[in-house]
Amino acid sequence: MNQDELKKAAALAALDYVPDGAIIGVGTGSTVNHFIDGLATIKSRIAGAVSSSEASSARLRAHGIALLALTDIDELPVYVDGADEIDGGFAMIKGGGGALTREKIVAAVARRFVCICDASKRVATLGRFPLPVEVIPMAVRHVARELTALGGRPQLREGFVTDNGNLILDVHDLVISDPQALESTINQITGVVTNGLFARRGADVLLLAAAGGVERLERY
Ligand SMILES: O=C(CO)[C@H](O)[C@H](O)COP(=O)(O)O
Repeated sequence: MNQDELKKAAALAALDYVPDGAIIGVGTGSTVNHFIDGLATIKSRIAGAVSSSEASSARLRAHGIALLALTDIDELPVYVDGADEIDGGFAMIKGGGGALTREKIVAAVARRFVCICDASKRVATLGRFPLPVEVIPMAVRHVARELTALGGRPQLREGFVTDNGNLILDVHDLVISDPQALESTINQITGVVTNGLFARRGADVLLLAAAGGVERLERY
């Protein structure tokens, strides 16, 4: 199986975690696109979806899946999303697609975070994938200096604007020995909207696809 086939296998396994009649939180990315396509096959038994990006909203809409606003909802039973890296404690780096802020907001409202990945995303220590940080445009040089002081090498994602009208700094070479602490530290830099460490609210279930099948792992 190639990587895209593995992503699809993980994504379709997540359909087992969709309760009847529920509103589902939906992430962003190529793995989630397979999940949305799968969700379309069972759309008659869900109430709709809350989306984390304009791209996922467009795909949900194209399938005729009802879109609901998070402002109208107090709780979601499940949020399904991919990751760029996930460690043994189910902390993740996300935001390769630049949707990290809305992803973190929708995930915060969900009782259960189901992470769908191909096996290449599993790592012992986070940080080989550059950490995305969403930044208010006027603060970009200030935030870049602060990230450099933390030991990182920030690079502006050229030609990219987030759904919120902000910029992304991709930060290379960070040593992420304590993901929760670093998540908080970076979020405290003035001008940062949020960063792609999902450690304080990590995944609850990991569906990890490899050649031998999809492994279903639950956080202790
Ligand atoms: O965080 C994300 C988007 O902001 C994605 O979940 C992450 O980048 C993984 O993407 P893909 O499923 O395409 O490998």
